[in-house]
This record gives sequence, structure tokens and C-alpha cells, in this order.
Amino acid sequence: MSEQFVLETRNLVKEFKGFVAVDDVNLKIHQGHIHALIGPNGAGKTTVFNLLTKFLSPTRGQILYQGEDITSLKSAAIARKGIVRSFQISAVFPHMTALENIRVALQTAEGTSFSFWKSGNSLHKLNQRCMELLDSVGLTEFANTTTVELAYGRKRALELATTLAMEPTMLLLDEPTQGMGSEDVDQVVELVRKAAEGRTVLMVEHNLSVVSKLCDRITVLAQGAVLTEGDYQTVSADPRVREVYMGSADSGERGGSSPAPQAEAAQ
Ligand SMILES: Nc1ncnc2c1ncn2[C@@H]1O[C@H](COP(=O)(O)OP(=O)(O)OP(=O)(O)O)[C@@H](O)[C@H]1O
Repeated sequence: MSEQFVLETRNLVKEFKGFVAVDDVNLKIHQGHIHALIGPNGAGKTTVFNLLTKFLSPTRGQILYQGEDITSLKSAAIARKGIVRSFQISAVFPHMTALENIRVALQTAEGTSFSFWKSGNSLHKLNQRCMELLDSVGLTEFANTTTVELAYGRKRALELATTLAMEPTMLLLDEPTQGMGSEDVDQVVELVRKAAEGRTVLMVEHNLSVVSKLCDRITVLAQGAVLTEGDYQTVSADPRVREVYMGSADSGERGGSSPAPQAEAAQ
């Protein structure tokens, strides 16, 4: 039954001029899970994300959110439903302070009219919420720092806070640790863990050590189709998964991103 899944795709297909980028994908995401979508380059992960957020329309198939068919909704309506994507596209203004960026995000999330700003009480509430959001990503002391001066990892944290301003019930994270050094990666793992409290997360992530630490369930895509699904132990022990990674340019390239032996999973 679909009710037990917060997000479900049924026979989802995306073709680009006859090329099948997403091939009959049935995803079932449990409420409250951190679910990873992994697979070698070109497997179709980004296309699936684009279909879920309606940056692209599916050629065939259905997308259900909390049991409701949302296949025909536009991206703004999807966001209003609480499905919000972060990280891939930088959503912060470099010459604003961290606090100002959060304020803009909150204002956008509220669809705030001008009159909202005129009320002193509303302004106070807005600032309070800004500080809560900054605090939730460990940026309280950087509230008045111009974004361009923030270290890379902190910029990503700020991006996440602007996403959380949308009050997502389902957070889609596109490669949250991309381009990061190991200290930043550890911070992002903690950040995602915290952001996932009380919500569902679907993430594309190449760093399988991150996946092993964070994710309840993993779907492996290869050539647009679901190869296998399960917890990290199961998926990393699957010889077919190793095979698709070994046959791709991905193997071992991105900070230990090839499917690790089970020993690594235990760490
Ligand atoms: N707009 C498009 N037009 C034509 N082909 C596309 C388009 N977008 C994606 N593709 C193709 O669809 C396939 C899946 O691409 P996608 O970007 O979804 O893979 P991915 O798993 O996210 O890869 P990566 O890990 O490299 O980001 C690729 O072969 C890609 O070239």
C-alpha cells in the first residue's frame, strides 16, 4: 500500500529523443528515512531528481507524495507540498550577510507581501526564526559575516539553512559533500543527520563512506534502471553493484566512492 511510503514512483520513465535516461524506476521512500540514490556516472540519478522536483516532466509513469499523485504538478507546487531540493544550485547571495540570506529565504518561503515588513512584531518574529535557522546549522556566530567570506563548508551549511527556511517535509540533497575535504565532509554528515530529524531525506551521494554513515536505505541505479535496493551492508556486498562501478569511470575516483567492501560499511 502506498500510504506507508512518503514518496513513491511508479514505472517512471524519462526519454531524451529516444534515449532512455530513466527506465521504469519504482522508488519507495519510507517516512523519516535517509535514502540514498547511488550509481555510476550517467546512471540517471540527477534526472530522477529533476523528475521529482519537476525540473523535467516524465515521459511515462507516476510520482506519488503521501499517497497523492503529484505527477502533473509544477515545481513551485511541489515545493509548496514540502518537497525541497538543496545543495546543487547555490541559493545564497554572496554579498549579503548570512542573516540577510536567511531573511530573504524566509521572505520567499512566506511569499511575504510588503505589509508583512511593516509590522514590528512580525519583524521581530522573522529575526528570531533567522537566528534559530542559523543556530540549527552552527552558524550563529557568523550571522553578520558576509557570505563571500564564509569558508566553503559554512557556505554549504548556509545553503542548507535557506532550504530549511522552506520548512521541507522531504529534503532532496544533491551531492552534499561534493568538492569537500574530509573535515568538511564530517561536518556535513552531522549537518544532514540533524536536518533529517523529523523529515525524510533523499540524497544523491558519490561518497559511499558518507552513505554508509547516514543512510537507512540505498537504491542503486545503473543505466537508468534500479539495479538493487537495500541497506548499506546488503548493497555493498552485491557483486552486481561492484561490477557496475568497476566498469565505469567512477571506480575509486571520488574519495573512496567505489562500493566499499563490507569492512568499510561497519565503520
Ligand atoms: N537533457 C538531456 N538530454 C539528453 N540526454 C540527457 C539529458 N540529461 C541527461 N541525459 C543523459 O541521461 C543519462 C543520465 O544522466 P544523469 O545526469 O541523470 O546521470 P547521473 O547518474 O546523475 O550522472 P552523474 O553521476 O555523472 O551526475 C546520461 O547518459 C545523460 O547523458
